[in-house]
Amino acid sequence: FTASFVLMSGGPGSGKGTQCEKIVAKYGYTHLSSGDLLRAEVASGSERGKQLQAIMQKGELVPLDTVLDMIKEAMIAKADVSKGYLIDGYPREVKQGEEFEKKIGAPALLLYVDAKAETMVKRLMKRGETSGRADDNEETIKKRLDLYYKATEPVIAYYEKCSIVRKINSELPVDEVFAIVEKAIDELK
Ligand SMILES: Nc1ncnc2c1ncn2[C@H]1C[C@H](O)[C@@H](COP(=O)(O)OP(=O)(O)O)O1
Ligand SMILES: [Mg+2]
Repeated sequence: FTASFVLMSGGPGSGKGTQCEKIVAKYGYTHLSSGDLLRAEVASGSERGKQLQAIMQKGELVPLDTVLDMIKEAMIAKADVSKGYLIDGYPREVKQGEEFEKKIGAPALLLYVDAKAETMVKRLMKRGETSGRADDNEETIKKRLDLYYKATEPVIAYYEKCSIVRKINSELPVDEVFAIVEKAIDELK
């Protein structure tokens, strides 16, 4: 791959998807949301999709190779038009980060979309009213948050060692959050 990779990291409901949409609109990056790829597989009704659904409904993490293969397939499909890749919701644990480096490459930037647990729960409960997502309910939200603090926060520490982490205060209104995001991406050029 010749275009650079930007990782979007942050808790469920922190605002990753919202910021990704704005990045795509301004910078023409290809947005790869591991969650969206997985949900598309579930919607296809395939055997693999059925297994994935059971795991996701419980708020657990899907096996590492499955997600990475899906991301890589999607990246290859866009390789000739992409100005950059925005990888949203992956890696979810340090081991996934190591696999990513091995199979795909080293990311140029990690945007750490940071909001308080309280804020994330509030946003997810609200999103649940209309999202139709099986995991936007109170019980699953709690599990996803626990898993986030336990498994995903160490990923950020792991990338801090190579100084590519930019922490973004996502308590602010969407456009103010995006202004910080823009600065970080513009510095890549
Ligand atoms: N900065 C912000 N201020 C207020 N609401 C926000 C926000 N960023 C996102 N939201 C809303 C939009 C969604 O309904 C919900 C979750 O956002 P999202 O982008 O879907 O999060 P994620 O993809 O990280 O799970 O919160
Ligand atoms: Mg999302």
